[in-house]
Amino acid sequence: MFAARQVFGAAQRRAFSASARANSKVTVLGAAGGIGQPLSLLLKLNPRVSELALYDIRLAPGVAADVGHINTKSTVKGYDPTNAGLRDALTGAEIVIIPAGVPRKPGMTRDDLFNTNASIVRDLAKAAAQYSPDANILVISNPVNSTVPITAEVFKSYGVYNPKRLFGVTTLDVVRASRFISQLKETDPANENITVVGGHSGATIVPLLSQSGYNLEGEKLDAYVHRVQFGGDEVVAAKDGAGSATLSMAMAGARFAESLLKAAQGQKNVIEPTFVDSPLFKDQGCDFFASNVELGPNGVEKIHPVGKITDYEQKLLDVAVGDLAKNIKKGVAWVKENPGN
Ligand SMILES: NC(=O)C1=CN([C@@H]2O[C@H](COP(=O)(O)OP(=O)(O)OC[C@H]3O[C@@H](n4cnc5c(N)ncnc54)[C@H](O)[C@@H]3O)[C@@H](O)[C@H]2O)C=CC1
Ligand SMILES: O=C([O-])CC(=O)C(=O)O
Repeated sequence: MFAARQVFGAAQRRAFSASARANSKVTVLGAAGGIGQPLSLLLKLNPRVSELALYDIRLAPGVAADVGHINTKSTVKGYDPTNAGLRDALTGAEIVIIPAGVPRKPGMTRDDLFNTNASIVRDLAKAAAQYSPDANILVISNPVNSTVPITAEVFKSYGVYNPKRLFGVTTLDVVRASRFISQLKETDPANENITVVGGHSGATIVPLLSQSGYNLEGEKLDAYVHRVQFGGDEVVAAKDGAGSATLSMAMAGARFAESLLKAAQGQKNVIEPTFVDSPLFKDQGCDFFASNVELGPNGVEKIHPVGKITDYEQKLLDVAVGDLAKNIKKGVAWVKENPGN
């Protein structure tokens, strides 16, 4: 369990002995991809997971055979589209994580992925609405600002939409915000917890540094905010055409899944930032918004407000809300015009 010790803290490991009894099937759709593989690995190391269902249009049985040799208790099975594989992968899932879709290349925005990924997410959401309507659905596929509303519309069309169980995974923004401030302040990033609100692309990502008591100013503050907003671009540029963040995203996805499982298994005060159906900016056209959310056995327990912010942060937020409203509207309009078969 060396690796599990690296990934999970002592308190979490103690909780595992009690939680390992729980039956938690986690399904990954897109499990053979750059995110899917390390995410599946991390989920295999998590004793809260009792069953891991790995689905992809290619290579998932191979990934499952490989991950399945790791000596933790959970069972692992790979599924492909033959023989109702998607149905079987989803049936009985408590958590469905969706990293299926294409990643960016240099010069692209996340919105440039819309044309390809919207239909992939729509079709997987249709399957989830039919075979795992009560599961927590975690959308990683970009553009998250639009793929989450698409998923919501699909669930509504099947009459099974539960706003408390649909999550856009924005954890990576908070992971980056913590890491980047720790590099500036020479602190331990594990102790940093920077609130990030809004959405998951460029100017819709709004770090609220002031809430952590930090007081960067001028160019330093601008540079920090820009790095958090465009951290994904750093990785896209460095990978030089071979994709976007996969390993840090796998860590962030595994952290979010772990938080949901902890909350489902009775732990209190589990708070994660996530992009959910939210009342906070509905009056400005944002039916979805990322802020800190308390998780519980029913998914979303309590959506935290944005809280006290500086004038500088308010300006960032105003821009974010405007962009986000457009991204959300685009997803909803597209899926209404393209309901699929
Ligand atoms: N929310 C976030 O913070 C982040 C989101 N992403 C997004 O995650 C997505 C995946 O990225 P990578 O893993 O790097 O891409 P990848 O191309 O390495 O993997 C994607 C996987 O999805 C599979 N796939 C495609 N269509 C499918 C379908 N209909 N059903 C099941 N599987 C299908 C592919 O076969 C492939 O294995 C991208 O859209 C990327 O932009 C990436 C990083 C962070
Ligand atoms: O930048 C991308 O395209 C992938 C992503 O969402 C991120 O790394 O935050």
